[in-house]
Amino acid sequence: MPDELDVLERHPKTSEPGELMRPHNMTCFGCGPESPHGLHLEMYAGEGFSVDAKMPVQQWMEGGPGVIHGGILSSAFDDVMGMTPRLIGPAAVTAHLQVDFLQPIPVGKTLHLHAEILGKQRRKIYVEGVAHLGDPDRPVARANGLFVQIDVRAHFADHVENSAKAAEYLGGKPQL
Ligand SMILES: CCCCCCCCCCCC(=O)SCCNC(=O)CCNC(=O)[C@H](O)C(C)(C)COP(=O)(O)OP(=O)(O)OC[C@H]1O[C@@H](n2cnc3c(N)ncnc32)[C@H](O)[C@@H]1OP(=O)(O)O
Repeated sequence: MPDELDVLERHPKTSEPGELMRPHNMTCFGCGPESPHGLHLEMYAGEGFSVDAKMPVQQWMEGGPGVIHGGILSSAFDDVMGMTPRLIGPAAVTAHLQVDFLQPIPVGKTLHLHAEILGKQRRKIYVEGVAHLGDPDRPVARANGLFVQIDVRAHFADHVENSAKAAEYLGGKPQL
């Protein structure tokens, strides 16, 4: 992370601590309630510049016998960490994501995910993630990511027609 950072301020219209946050997109793999095969993460704004979510580790998420697949864990981090930019302003997309897998994560447990903005420089937002199984002092995974703020309309302009929600987006509702 660079030394010279911008001052962080919560966006006046962002969710209050404890409040459920709006999904990225209704069919987002991570948080979209209408995603047919998604994680269906419900994210809550935390104190400061943080976001929390809980994810029951289900059978279909299995990688090695009885434990979570690393890609599912990475997706969960990506999505929860990718929600933190909403606390300070425009949406951001993942430019870089690094995950440390510290312990096997068993099917049947509930994974607690916490993401927090460490700093921002221009459009770059540096975010860390940590996951545990109920005891915050015993993390089972950690992540670090760089998220870059975008102009949502311009960024998705060439792709929005492929969205499951294309008709709504192209009809101007919801606003991209
Ligand atoms: C309806 C609501 C929807 C809401 C939409 C939100 C959905 C979020 C979903 C969860 C998160 C995801 O999965 S997002 C999906 C996965 N991610 C993506 O598809 C992103 C694909 N990549 C890109 O589109 C692009 O590379 C961008 C936007 C990340 C950056 O391109 P750009 O806009 O041209 O900007 P660029 O000048 O290159 O970079 C800006 C600054 O970031 C730095 N930078 C860029 N990439 C990197 C990198 N990998 N590692 C280090 N640094 C980097 C640059 O050096 C520069 O620093 P400096 O010069 O300022 O120092």
